[in-house]
Amino acid sequence: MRSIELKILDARVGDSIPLPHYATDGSAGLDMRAVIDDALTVEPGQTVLVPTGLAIYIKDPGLAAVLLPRSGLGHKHGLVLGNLTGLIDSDYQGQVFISCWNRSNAAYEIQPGERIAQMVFVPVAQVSFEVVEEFAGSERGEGGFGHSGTG
Ligand SMILES: O=c1ccn([C@H]2C[C@H](O)[C@@H](COP(=O)(O)OP(=O)(O)OP(=O)(O)O)O2)c(=O)[nH]1
Repeated sequence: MRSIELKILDARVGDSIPLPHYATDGSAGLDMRAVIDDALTVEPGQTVLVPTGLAIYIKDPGLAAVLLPRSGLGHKHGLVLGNLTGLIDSDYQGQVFISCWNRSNAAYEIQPGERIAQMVFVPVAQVSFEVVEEFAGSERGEGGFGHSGTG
C-alpha cells in the first residue's frame, strides 16, 4: 500500500464539509470541494482560484495527483479548469487550489462546499536521458500527426 498522508488545513473540512471520498468502488476521482465562506460568482470568461481546505503530501515520487473538471459542471455550465489540468507533485505540501474558469456565456455561482473538480492519483515514472546518434528502428519511425490515415 502506498503512503499518502492527507493534511487538513481548514477545520470545516471533515466537519461541515465532508472529506473527499470515493463515491463508488469503481470511482477513479475524489470530488474536491470549494472551501469558501460565501458563494463566489465566476463571471463569463473569468478565472478564480478556489481553496479546497486540503493540503496533501504524497511523499512517494512514484505517485502524483491530477485535478480534472467534473464532467457535468464542465459540460452543462462551462465551469472547467483555468489550467486545463492541475498537477499535484509528490513533494508539494501546500493547500490544493482549484483554478476555476467559466468558459460559458453565463455567470456561475460556486456555493460553499460545492464539488468543483476531481482529483485522481496516478503512477509516475521519472526518466533520464541519454543522447544517441540514432534510434533503433521501429515500425512507426517518425510518422505522427495522422500519418496512418482516418480509416
Ligand atoms: O491546479 C493546481 C495545480 C498545482 N497546484 C499546486 C500543486 C503543485 O505541486 C504546485 C505547483 O504546480 P505546478 O508545478 O503546475 O506550477 P508551476 O506554475 O509550474 O509553478 P511552480 O514553479 O510552483 O512549480 O501547485 C494546485 O494546488 N492546483
